[in-house]
Amino acid sequence: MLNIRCLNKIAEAGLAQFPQASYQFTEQAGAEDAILVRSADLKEMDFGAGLKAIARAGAGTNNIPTARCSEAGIVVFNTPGANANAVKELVLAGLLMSSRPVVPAIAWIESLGSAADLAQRVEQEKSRFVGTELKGKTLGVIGLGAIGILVANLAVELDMQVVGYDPYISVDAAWKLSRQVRHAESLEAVLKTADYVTIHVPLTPQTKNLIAASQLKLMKTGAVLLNFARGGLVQEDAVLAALAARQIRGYVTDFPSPALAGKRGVTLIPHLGASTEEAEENCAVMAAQELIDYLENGNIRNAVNLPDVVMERSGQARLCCFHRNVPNMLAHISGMISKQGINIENLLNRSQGEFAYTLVDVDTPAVEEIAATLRQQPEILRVRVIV
Ligand SMILES: NC(=O)C1=CN([C@@H]2O[C@H](COP(=O)(O)OP(=O)(O)OC[C@H]3O[C@@H](n4cnc5c(N)ncnc54)[C@H](O)[C@@H]3O)[C@@H](O)[C@H]2O)C=CC1
Ligand SMILES: O=C(O)C(=O)COP(=O)(O)O
Repeated sequence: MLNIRCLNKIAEAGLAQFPQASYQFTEQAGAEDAILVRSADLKEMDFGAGLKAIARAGAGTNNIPTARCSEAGIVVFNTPGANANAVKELVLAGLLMSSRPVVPAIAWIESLGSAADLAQRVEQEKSRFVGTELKGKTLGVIGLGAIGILVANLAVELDMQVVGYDPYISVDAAWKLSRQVRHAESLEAVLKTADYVTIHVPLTPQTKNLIAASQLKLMKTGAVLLNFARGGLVQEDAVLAALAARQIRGYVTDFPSPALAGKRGVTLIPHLGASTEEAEENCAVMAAQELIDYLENGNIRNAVNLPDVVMERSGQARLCCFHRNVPNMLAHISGMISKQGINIENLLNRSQGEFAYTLVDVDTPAVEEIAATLRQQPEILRVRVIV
């Protein structure tokens, strides 16, 4: 039996992927083979020696200590794109809420209750809630990954001018982007031209406080900043100062904090970007399938600390080695196997940065001794045998 521990509520469709004959769910810390998680913070968590993988049912992995996981030979997965449409639709709501004051207008109507002169007051006072149109305004999109692309393309459909910035855009992503999205050479260029700026980059040490006082100063007077990516990307004190000085008109964010609560111009949403039935199901199913293929076949799809390594099963046993990306590892692993007179049926090795992963299919199930010897090697972080 393999033990799966869920650290957040995971959609039923995802849990149903695990065959009951070979998997069980546990709440016991330290007993898990794999963890399924959404936004729970694992950074300070101790992991049991049996933990082989963590799957984040979602995009952002800043709640997971990925570097520490790699050192312990734990593969960290996420589910790229699986909730992107849900976030795109909430960004649209954010754009509409910041161009048309529907939220205060609804609050005003509710405050009137069922007053007899309701219809009359509506017509008398609605001019307090006049807005502007999105059509013709410029949207700046920072980060053109799964979400940024959908947002940029949608804004084109809304007849907005769209300017996008992503120095690391993938070829795949570039193909999906509407040709009407203008390409900005720098963050500064986006900030200077946009009426609305929306951020869709991961939170990393490099992107922390991406938008701080000096960036806010470049924004057009009266512009709106939308942050559906992570709170730490925007320096809150600076944004509050820019709002107070009327440099910017609004800050719409999916990441509330005590400092932002109740401040003029701030619209707080309780981290609902991925909270649709469809996105929760997509993420849960994808995360579960990634874990199952890793646990049962050693295959890796959508890990953040290793590249994709997928090989059809052959032979009688598979050795799965998570190791450092240093010279001679492949020769060491294959040498150890051939020294035992064992034939290698198939072998696949890929690396990403400091780490690498090697799958070896052999023609005998008797490989535990080899695995034990490989585990002695300090550059090898985990060896699994799958028969
Ligand atoms: N509010 C919510 O519920 C959700 C929030 N998110 C957040 O949104 C982020 C983005 O999600 P996806 O689009 O799915 O990820 P993604 O990985 O598909 O796209 C991220 C893009 O940001 C780009 N990028 C990285 N550093 C950059 C920089 N300094 N300047 C400009 N571009 C940069 C990358 O090249 C990549 O194209 C996630 O990391 C997560 O933090 C994601 C899903 C739901
Ligand atoms: O996928 C992401 O990065 C998100 O922020 C979604 O978070 P959640 O799964 O709703 O807790």
